[in-house]
Amino acid sequence: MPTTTGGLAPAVEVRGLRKSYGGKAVLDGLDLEVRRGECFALLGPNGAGKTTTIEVLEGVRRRDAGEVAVLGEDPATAGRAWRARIGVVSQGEGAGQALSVRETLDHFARYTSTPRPTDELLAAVGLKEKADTRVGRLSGGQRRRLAVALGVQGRPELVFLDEPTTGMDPVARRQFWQLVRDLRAGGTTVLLTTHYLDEAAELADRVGVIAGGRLVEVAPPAELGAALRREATVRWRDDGGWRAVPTETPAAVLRDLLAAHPHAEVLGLTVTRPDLEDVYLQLVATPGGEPR
Ligand SMILES: Nc1ncnc2c1ncn2[C@@H]1O[C@H](COP(=O)(O)OP(=O)(O)OP(=O)(O)O)[C@@H](O)[C@H]1O
Repeated sequence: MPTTTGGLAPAVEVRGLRKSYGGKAVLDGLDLEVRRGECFALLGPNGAGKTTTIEVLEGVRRRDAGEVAVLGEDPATAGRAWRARIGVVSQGEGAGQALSVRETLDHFARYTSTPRPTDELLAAVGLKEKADTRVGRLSGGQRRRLAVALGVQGRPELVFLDEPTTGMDPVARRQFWQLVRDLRAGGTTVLLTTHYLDEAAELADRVGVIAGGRLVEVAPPAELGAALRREATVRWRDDGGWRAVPTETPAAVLRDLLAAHPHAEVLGLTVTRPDLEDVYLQLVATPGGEPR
């Protein structure tokens, strides 16, 4: 596949990816590019095909059609050397139940040429106090933390994080965010899926929204849905009711409004613009108003 930039090829290049289950198309010509060193967040409703996409990129799911290059190789045919360059944190639980957290990390370290030290990993994911606890006794959120530790143990160039913070408490989520920032600062490319828009806004350089089997928009979080964000709404109380005026020129609306009330306070006056969640909901909505 041709590289699009003069320097390093993108970490991930996908063109026209198709995948159906039982004759039903889940991915219907998806294009995606993840640049080296960026954190890219994939958003989309339940069943949109985020996990399917990630699994194709990891080389654990076959695609029906399309061109895919991950770190310059086709994951469907890439070998062990390629696999050692990627890190995977999937939605499943993975690790066995009988070993302790430390034993689990030490065990998997043997399969890695230059593993991050176990104590460093335990600290990074906030599991120091649980180091000697059996995996079977961990809470759901603690298991997610262990999965994250295992995913980054081999110092991958590219890490896939499929809904990494599902089930984590707010403190653990923030710890995890710091871990992702540290990975990125160290040059690791991160591709994550999430249903938390604050997480995408916090971590991602760019966000992509999957809906209807394709990527419907890609942009930095603050610019997602730029056209949708242009329209502001001016609201105020009037004769006991609420008035709401959608407008692309709120200052002009305010000037007229204040001119009409030169001496009185305008009650309940606000000017709002759609936030990331409003924009996301519009991007994934079908004409009928249901998520597609
Ligand atoms: N092995 C499979 N066999 C049949 N259908 C499948 C299989 N795996 C996934 N699907 C279907 O494909 C669609 C996309 O699933 P996928 O897990 O990729 O979505 P997702 O965007 O990750 O969803 P979520 O946000 O709920 O995790 C869903 O409708 C799912 O039921």
